[in-house]
Amino acid sequence: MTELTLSQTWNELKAHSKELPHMRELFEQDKLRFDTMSTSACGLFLDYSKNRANNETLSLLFKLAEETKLASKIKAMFDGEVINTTEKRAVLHTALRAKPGQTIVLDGVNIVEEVQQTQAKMATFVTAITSGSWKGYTGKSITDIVSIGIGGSFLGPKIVSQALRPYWNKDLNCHFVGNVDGTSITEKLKLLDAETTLFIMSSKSFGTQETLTNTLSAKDWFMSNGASQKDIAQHFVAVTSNVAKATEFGIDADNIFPMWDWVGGRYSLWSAIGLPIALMIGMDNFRELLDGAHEMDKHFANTPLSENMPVIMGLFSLLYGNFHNAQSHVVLTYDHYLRGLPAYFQQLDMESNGKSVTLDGTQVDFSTGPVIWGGEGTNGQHAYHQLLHQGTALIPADFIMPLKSHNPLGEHHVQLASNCFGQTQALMQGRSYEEALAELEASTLSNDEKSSIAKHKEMQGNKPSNTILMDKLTPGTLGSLIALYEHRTFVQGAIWNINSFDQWGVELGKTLGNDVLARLGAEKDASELDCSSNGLINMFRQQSL
Ligand SMILES: O=P(O)(O)OC[C@H]1O[C@H](O)[C@H](O)[C@@H](O)[C@@H]1O
Repeated sequence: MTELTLSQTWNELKAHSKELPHMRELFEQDKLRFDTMSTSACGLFLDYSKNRANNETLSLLFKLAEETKLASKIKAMFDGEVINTTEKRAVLHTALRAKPGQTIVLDGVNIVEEVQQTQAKMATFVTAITSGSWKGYTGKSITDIVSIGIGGSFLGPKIVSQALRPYWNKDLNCHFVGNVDGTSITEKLKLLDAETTLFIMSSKSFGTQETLTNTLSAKDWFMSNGASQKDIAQHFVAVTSNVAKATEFGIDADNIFPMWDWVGGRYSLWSAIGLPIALMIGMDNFRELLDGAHEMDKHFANTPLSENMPVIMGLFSLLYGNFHNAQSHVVLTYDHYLRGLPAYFQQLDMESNGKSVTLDGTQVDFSTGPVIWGGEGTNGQHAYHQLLHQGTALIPADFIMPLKSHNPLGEHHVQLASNCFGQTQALMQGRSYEEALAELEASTLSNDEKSSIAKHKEMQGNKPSNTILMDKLTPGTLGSLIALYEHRTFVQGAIWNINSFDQWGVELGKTLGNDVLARLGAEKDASELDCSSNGLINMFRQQSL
């Protein structure tokens, strides 16, 4: 058994979780629950009162956090200790949003200065593109940005750009290509004019198959539109920590924006990987995004655990996974601009905490990261919410909503809010059999039918949710929100004592994919593989079923 599951606090939490009354009762017992179980930080308000918790639950959770040395682990991350032990790397995405003048020293170098230099290079580039002074090969200004990248080099820029659409430069459009499926880039290129298109190749490693292949196809398309080799410098830039490889690939040295190995891919939108965002919303707004995240960093680093928003959220997620058998967690954004956020948090959390051994290699004897999924409200209410209300799985939910809309249109926003709050209420209180029966009282059904239907209309309730509100969706509040989830993910990984910053499972997929590629091309025989893999490879080679 691990030290964690042997600990007294862990076992107290286990016993305590079984004894807690229904949330309805908790609300009846404590009329001030909303006041005491809510908090604000960095432009965000968190209502965590609709959780399966009372004071004792909270104190046990905070005790667990203390005993597992969460505070010193947080400090170790901010201080640049090598907490990604399997890759021997520091984890310093927080340095990307540090303020000019701050000092964070890594291997004798103040990395904040390097970050600031790169931001200055980004600012110059953004001005050149948006002012129209940067010209394409026929002398026209750039109108379209195509960002090519995958994983962390794709989702962050795409989802943040999508979320901040009200701040877009009206003269620019952006497009994102991730998948190696040729359809993805082909369909994008159909819309574009080579003379006015800029490609940003984003790859930390500069070795990811999808990104290299898509960039080569983009280059072929560009050349087939009448451009020549020397024109590439005006239309292709790269963001990478592997500058040598990018130069070798043919990207002009001046067009390479650096990043560093102490930035994990899924934490990289704050680096030059965020260049598409900066182009679309302008550098001032991009800095506001960084500032929002920086505020959350300060909150996370300096606030006592019991008032610390990412700590509270991380502990609740752990509570449900480890003591209530919840295997998934749903993120529901009540804002159309935030519709992509669940996918972003999915990558962030599942790639970070989808692990089975502790830092010293011991097999865990508890659940680690849950499946993260979700979508935008109200759409989900007419689909998968049914399972949230009446299914057999316990699925804790986060509801996220700005109080003000960027598009105040008639009654739309008040209806949106009523749905959001109504859902959290329904999940919490449910509907008892007696209530369902009473609702059927006036109907013409027989008593037998009434009692039978009431069973179907009964809802247990006691389904937990957090509600996160912000005044308005701005670059600053979005920065805080994303950093909140980054740190929430960290909190869980730290308590479980796992490495939240490597991704060996993904690496295996890449290695085997390359091996299969060689066999699909018949360079290598496939007969030594398992019969299923061999059979599938042969079918693909023969191009027939
Ligand atoms: O930026 P790149 O080096 O091309 O990597 C792109 C992606 O590759 C892998 O899939 C990793 O698991 C991701 O974390 C990373 O973001």
